Amino acid sequence: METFPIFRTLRHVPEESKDKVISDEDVLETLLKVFQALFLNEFSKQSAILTMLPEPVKSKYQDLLPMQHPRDNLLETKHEQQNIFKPEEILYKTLGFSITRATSSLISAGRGTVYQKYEPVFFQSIGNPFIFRCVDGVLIDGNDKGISKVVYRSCSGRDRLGPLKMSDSTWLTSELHNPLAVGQYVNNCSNYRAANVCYQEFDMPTIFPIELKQYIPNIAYNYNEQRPLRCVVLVALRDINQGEELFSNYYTIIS
Ligand SMILES: C[S@@+](CC[C@H](N)C(=O)[O-])C[C@H]1O[C@@H](n2cnc3c(N)ncnc32)[C@H](O)[C@@H]1O
Repeated sequence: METFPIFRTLRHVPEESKDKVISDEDVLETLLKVFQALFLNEFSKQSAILTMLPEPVKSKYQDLLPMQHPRDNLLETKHEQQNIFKPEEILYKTLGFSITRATSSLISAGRGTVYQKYEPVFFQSIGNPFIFRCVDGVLIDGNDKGISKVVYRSCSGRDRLGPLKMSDSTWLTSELHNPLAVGQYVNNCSNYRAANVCYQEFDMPTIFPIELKQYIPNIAYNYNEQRPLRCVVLVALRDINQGEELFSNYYTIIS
């Protein structure tokens, strides 16, 4: 078993504005592609919810899937007979890669409860190595256990719009609906295992499609939070081969 190196490896970024490997537009486009594919994959489950949404949202999917009009029972049955893929298969079909949490060769897109820097996080933070500190002081608690899990579940239940979820809480279980929600399990690089991914902060735009919010694995701690929801994605720094373990750099200095 390897241990943390004596000297911490540091990632140095010259300026905050340059701390992005890919553009926010590319992050958004990628997330939309995956979330939409996940949504369509379970469309028969989603259609009941869709009927309650405003007409522009409904018509978007009637155009895409004319065979699956919610009022057409026969065709709905036909859809149910179609193969439904596993979320990780959808990821592979959409982006050409898949990712799984597995036992590390050492041991273990950012997800969790988002705290603004003035919000109380003391008890949740005790002995919690999953807290990610953003450049502006916003904290993201990606711990799937204990008080962190209770807080996330509670905020997630609070923000539902009737049957429509505004966030994904399946990352707290073994049945992930969003296969990208594994970022917090990535281990720190060392002098022997270089980082192959890096963290990139991303603010979810408020105009994000309402029916796809159910795949966002983050939630604001404060119900009245007006700011866009902060997320963190991991971006590959080079081509990553099949079976390779991911390593990020926990310590980034921006000056
Ligand atoms: C954010 S968690 C990472 C996820 C963790 N591996 C897991 O699956 O629970 C951070 C913890 O992972 C472990 N860790 C991360 N990088 C490590 C490394 N290079 N060597 C040993 N342990 C590491 C440490 O216990 C650290 O407190």
